[in-house]
Amino acid sequence: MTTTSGSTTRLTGTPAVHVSGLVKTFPAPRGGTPIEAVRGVDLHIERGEVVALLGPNGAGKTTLLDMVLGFTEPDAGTLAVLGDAPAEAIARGGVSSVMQTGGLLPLLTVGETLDMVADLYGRRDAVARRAGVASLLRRRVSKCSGGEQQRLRFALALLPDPELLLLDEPTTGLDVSGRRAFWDAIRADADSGRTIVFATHYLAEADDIADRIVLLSGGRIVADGTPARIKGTALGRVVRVTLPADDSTDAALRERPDVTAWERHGDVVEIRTSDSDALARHLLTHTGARDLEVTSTALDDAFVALTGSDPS
Ligand SMILES: Nc1ncnc2c1ncn2[C@@H]1O[C@H](COP(=O)(O)OP(=O)(O)OP(=O)(O)O)[C@@H](O)[C@H]1O
Repeated sequence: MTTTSGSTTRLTGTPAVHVSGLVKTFPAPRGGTPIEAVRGVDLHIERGEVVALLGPNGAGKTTLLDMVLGFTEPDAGTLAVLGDAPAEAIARGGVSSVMQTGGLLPLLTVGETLDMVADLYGRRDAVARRAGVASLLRRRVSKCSGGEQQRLRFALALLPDPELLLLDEPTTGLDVSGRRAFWDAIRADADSGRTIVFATHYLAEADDIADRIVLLSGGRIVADGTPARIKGTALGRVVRVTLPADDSTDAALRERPDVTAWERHGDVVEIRTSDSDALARHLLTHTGARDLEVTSTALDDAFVALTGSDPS
């Protein structure tokens, strides 16, 4: 679905999204405990960032996006989108969204669907190319695959040339090739400088597409950083070196405060550390270590460590 109106005005200097102390609680079904969907979220997204809101089911991703889009009113906290209240940013054509389902008329062709909205903006062909639907213009929407329909929703969202594009789990239900084609189009668009914020519970998508991952769990942000940093924050990195056994060197390494786990296999040592830079420097300058390798923990492991949920 696209939320548009008017022509796009670019305001520079203000962040794409600025959220402080945001809270949203839903009344309990049948009088039970109220559901605290979003519990005091602070989030600052600069223009041009590609941000994944990653989290397990019920983490609060959709509720947060709905508040940014003005669909849901927060109970507490402040929220500015492109420097304005959400409704004003949307009314200026500054914000568009791509939802999982709905918003398409099955009997129209892809071209007719775009024409309905494109008359307002006159950008149909450029947008169709950018979203990867230029070769589908004569195909009926009902004959398009799930992935093609999602790229059409993306094309509709691009028509007003929004500064900020929000996507709520846009590839749910798509097969691997549909997902890949969709994200190729999004990534190419992001490279043109648009701010993109998407919710997902697919770790691989967050890792591949986003410059920054905001990890949500139980309505709170539990980690925020580059994919590499999230992996490092959660479980540290693993430093592997060739280092012939020596009791006093081994003991000194084990006692370092940044070392959280240690395994020796012959001359090769694997050390898990919260500060791989410092440990690597020490190994190379104060011991006879060689063939040093630093590896990140898999994002799956970080996800489990930080949210307590298995990635789906
Ligand atoms: N309109 C509503 N009324 C009552 N509870 C709601 C409503 N919308 C969301 N919730 C609850 O708020 C919590 C957060 O839901 P939300 O949909 O924001 O999570 P999510 O991270 O997007 O999850 P998912 O990945 O399953 O879509 C959940 O416990 C959900 O059941």
